Amino acid sequence: MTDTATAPAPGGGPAPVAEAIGVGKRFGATVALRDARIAVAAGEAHALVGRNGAGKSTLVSLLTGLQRPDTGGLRFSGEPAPAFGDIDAWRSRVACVYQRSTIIPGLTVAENLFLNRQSAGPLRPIRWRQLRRRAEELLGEYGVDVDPAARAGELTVEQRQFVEIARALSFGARFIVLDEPTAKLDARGIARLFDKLRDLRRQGVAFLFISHHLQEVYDLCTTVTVYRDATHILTAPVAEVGHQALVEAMTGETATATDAPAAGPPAAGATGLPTARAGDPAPTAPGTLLTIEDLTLPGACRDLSLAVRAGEVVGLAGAAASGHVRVGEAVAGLHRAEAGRITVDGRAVRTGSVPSALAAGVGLVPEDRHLQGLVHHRSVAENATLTVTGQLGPFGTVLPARTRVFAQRMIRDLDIKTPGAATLVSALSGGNQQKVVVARALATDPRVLVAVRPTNGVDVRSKEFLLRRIRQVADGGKAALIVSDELDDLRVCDRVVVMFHGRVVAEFDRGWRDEQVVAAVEGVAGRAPTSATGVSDTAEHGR
Ligand SMILES: Nc1ncnc2c1ncn2[C@@H]1O[C@H](COP(=O)(O)OP(=O)(O)OP(=O)(O)O)[C@@H](O)[C@H]1O
Repeated sequence: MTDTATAPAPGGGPAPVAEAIGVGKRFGATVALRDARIAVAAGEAHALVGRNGAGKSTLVSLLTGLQRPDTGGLRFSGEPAPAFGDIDAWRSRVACVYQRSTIIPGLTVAENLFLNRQSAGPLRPIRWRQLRRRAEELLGEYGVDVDPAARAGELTVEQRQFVEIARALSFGARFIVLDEPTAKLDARGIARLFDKLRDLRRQGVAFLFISHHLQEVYDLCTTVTVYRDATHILTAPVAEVGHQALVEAMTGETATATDAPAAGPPAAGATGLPTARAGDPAPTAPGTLLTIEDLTLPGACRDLSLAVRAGEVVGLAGAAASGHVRVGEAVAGLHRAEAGRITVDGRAVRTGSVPSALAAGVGLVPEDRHLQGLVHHRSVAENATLTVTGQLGPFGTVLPARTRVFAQRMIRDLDIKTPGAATLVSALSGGNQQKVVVARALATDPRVLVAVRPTNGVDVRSKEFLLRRIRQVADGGKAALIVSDELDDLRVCDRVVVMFHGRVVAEFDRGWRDEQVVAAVEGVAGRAPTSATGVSDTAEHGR
C-alpha cells in the first residue's frame, strides 16, 4: 500500500482512495463531462451507472491517467494525482480491468504478471524459476487459482480478469476500476468474480464498478453514483435507492406503469422490457425459415437440430462453454460444419461461407463489435450502411445524400447518441457503437436475423429499443434467433432453446420462469420444458 493511503480528508475522516472534483472534458463540440464528481472510499464497492454516452468511460480515462481533464482535479488518498504520463505513479494508485483484456495471450501467466519487470535491472538476465515463484506467491496471496506457467491465451475470460486484478494489486493499487467486467461471463463466472471482489474488499481494496445490469449493482455495491448527459446526478447508498428511482435518475424521465416497483431491487423480470407472454397470440406464419439439421461443429455441438418459423423469435441460451454462440455464428457462415445442414427458406447455406449466408438472407449482430462489427475509422453513416451499399445509388455508386438519409433514419430508430451521421464511429460511446452494429444487421432487412448478445453494453432504455426492433423483424414475417444468456434478451422470445455442452437440453415456451431457464443453462434441468415446473431454484444470479 502507498504511504499516502491514510492521509486525512479535510473534514477529518480518512480521505477517499480516489476522488474527482468538478472535472470537465470535451471532445471537439461534444461535452463528455461537465463539472462532474465522484469520491470512492477505501474498501468501498461504488457503482457508476448512466445511459450510453453519459460520460462513464470518460471519467475512467481521467481517473486512470489516460486522459487529462480540461477542468477540475483528481486526488488519490488525499494527495493530488500524479503527473500526466508518470505511468508507474498512476499504476500504484489505480488500475482498470476493461471488458477487453490487456493480457498478452502468447505469454505465460507469470510473464504477464511481471511484464517489463521480469528481471532485477535492464541488463540483468531473467530468472525464470524465480519469476514463476514470485507469480505463484502473488496469485496465492489473492487466492487466484491459476497455473503461472499456463499460456494466458488458454485462460477463461474470468481467469484472465483475476490475473489482471492480481497484477494491478502487485503495483500497490488499492483502487480498481471494473468497466463492465461481467459482459463476457456466464452466471457461474459472475458469481465467482463477485466472490473474489468481496474477498478483496475485506482486504481493503476499493472498486469502481460500471455496469448496465442494475441487478449487479444491487448484488455487489454499497454506494451508487448516477451520471446523465455528462453531469453528476446523484450519489447515495445502494440500499436507499429503489430500481425505479435509479432508472429515473439515469433517464431523467418518470417511469411508466410498466416499470419496476418503486423501492428495493428489481424483481426478476420486472424491468419494463418487452416480453412475450403466455397469452400473447402465437406467431401467425406457419412456414419454417431457418432449419438446422444434425449440425456438428467441432468443439461446439453434435447432431444439433433447430427450426425457426417465420414470425418467430427463438432464443438460444447457454453458458459460455455450451456452444450456443458458435451455432449462431455458423448460421451466419462463420464456421464450417463437420456434418449437418443449414437452410434458409429451403435454400442451403454453405457452412463456413459468409457470402453464401448473406445471399440466403442471413443478417448477423456479432458477439464482439470490436473484432467483427465496426470499421472504426469510418463514420456512423458508413458503418450503418456498409451492408446495403447496393441500395444507396445506381450502378454501384453510393450517393452521399441517400446514405445520410438512410443513416439518419437508423440513428432515430435506434436512438443512437451521436453529434451526427458523419461522426467517426470510434468517437461514440460503447453502447452507441453496439447500436450501430445492430443497425447494420437490420439494414439488409434480413430474412433470418442472428443476434448474439445484442444488448451487450447497452443501457436500460436502449435495450427496449433494440429488443423491440428485433421483435419487429419477426412480426414482419421474418425469423430471428437471439443467442444470449441474458434473461432480458430471452424474454422477447417466443421459445427459448437451451444448450449445455453442445446439446439441446431444454426448450421453453412463453411464460417460463427465470429459475427454469437458469437451471437448464447450468445443466441441472435436462427435462422437457412442460415438466420443468418442479425444477429447484438454482439461480446464482438473476441477470
Ligand atoms: N475520443 C472521443 N472523441 C469524441 N467524442 C468522444 C470520445 N470519447 C467519448 N466521446 C463522447 O463523449 C460522450 C461520453 O462518452 P463515454 O464513452 O464517456 O460514455 P459512457 O457513459 O461510457 O457510455 P457507454 O455506456 O455507452 O459506454 C459521448 O457523447 C461520446 O460520443
